[in-house]
Amino acid sequence: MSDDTTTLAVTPALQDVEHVPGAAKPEPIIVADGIVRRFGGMTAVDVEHLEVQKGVITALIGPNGAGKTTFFNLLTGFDAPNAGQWSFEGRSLSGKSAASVAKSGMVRTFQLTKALSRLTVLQNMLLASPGNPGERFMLSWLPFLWKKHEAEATAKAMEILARFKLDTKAQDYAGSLSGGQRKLLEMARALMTDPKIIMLDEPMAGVNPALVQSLLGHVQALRDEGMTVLFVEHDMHAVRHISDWVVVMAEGRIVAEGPPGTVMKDQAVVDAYLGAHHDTDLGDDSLLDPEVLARLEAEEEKR
Ligand SMILES: Nc1ncnc2c1ncn2[C@@H]1O[C@H](COP(=O)(O)OP(=O)(O)OP(=O)(O)O)[C@@H](O)[C@H]1O
Repeated sequence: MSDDTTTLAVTPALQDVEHVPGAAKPEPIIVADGIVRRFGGMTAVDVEHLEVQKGVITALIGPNGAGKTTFFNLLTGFDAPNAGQWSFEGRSLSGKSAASVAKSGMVRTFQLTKALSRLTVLQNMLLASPGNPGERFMLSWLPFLWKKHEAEATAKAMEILARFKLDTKAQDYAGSLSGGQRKLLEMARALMTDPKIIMLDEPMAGVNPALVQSLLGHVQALRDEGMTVLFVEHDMHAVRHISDWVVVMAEGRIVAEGPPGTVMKDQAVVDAYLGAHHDTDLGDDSLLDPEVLARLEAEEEKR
């Protein structure tokens, strides 16, 4: 992958968007206004305005404690704000439960994967399937309906698992997967609901470098199929290489927005990171150099 294409090219949909916090986008899928979340006297999130463009990969970055996960929790109904409104595809999601947010097509993964380790990989997938008997009580009383549903859901689960090269592990306990494979399973589970937007909370955290490239490829493939991706990530290599747009949070606010090549040189971003993140590498892409990756992959295979 050439550095020029990843750092300088701006995806056409975002070509004319201003590089300022709260910038208007041509086709926003999420629009958030005045979102405030306080914990006691501390304001964790204070987002004046944010638009997330449909069909692109947006990274949400910022130092530890900037409010990224809290903001994800608010947007997806896992937490409630003290103030603010937001909409998804033009429909208000304010006050909606996490389940109804997911039903509307907005699905998220978590920093710590939620895979149930004593269930098999396939069972984990089936649990994420909309309309599983846990969700639809009647199904569990009508065996023929449940059988039909199960067969369809299993076929779908196996197709998604194959995409992530996890199909051969379908009958293994999720607890036996490596950290990286669990992240893939988490993404696979999210796809069981046919989402319109997938929100990934630190998808690369704890992932072996050899699997990072594969994960990045999967995220890009989802975008290329028309899905919108919003992800929180500390791994700046990943952010630079796959994001079409980067939003920077610090102390609950959005302090910068723009394409990765521009935003990571922005003084507000550098300052935000230097405040809390002296050791953050904002630029070295050597990890994703094809030769380095090939070597890492070979080492991984030997293990
Ligand atoms: N349930 C809670 N109760 C009290 N304080 C909280 C709670 N959740 C988050 N916070 C605080 O809100 C602030 C924002 O936290 P949050 O986890 O959203 O940041 P973050 O940007 O996701 O950080 P990281 O990158 O480390 O995951 C932090 O100061 C955190 O301690």
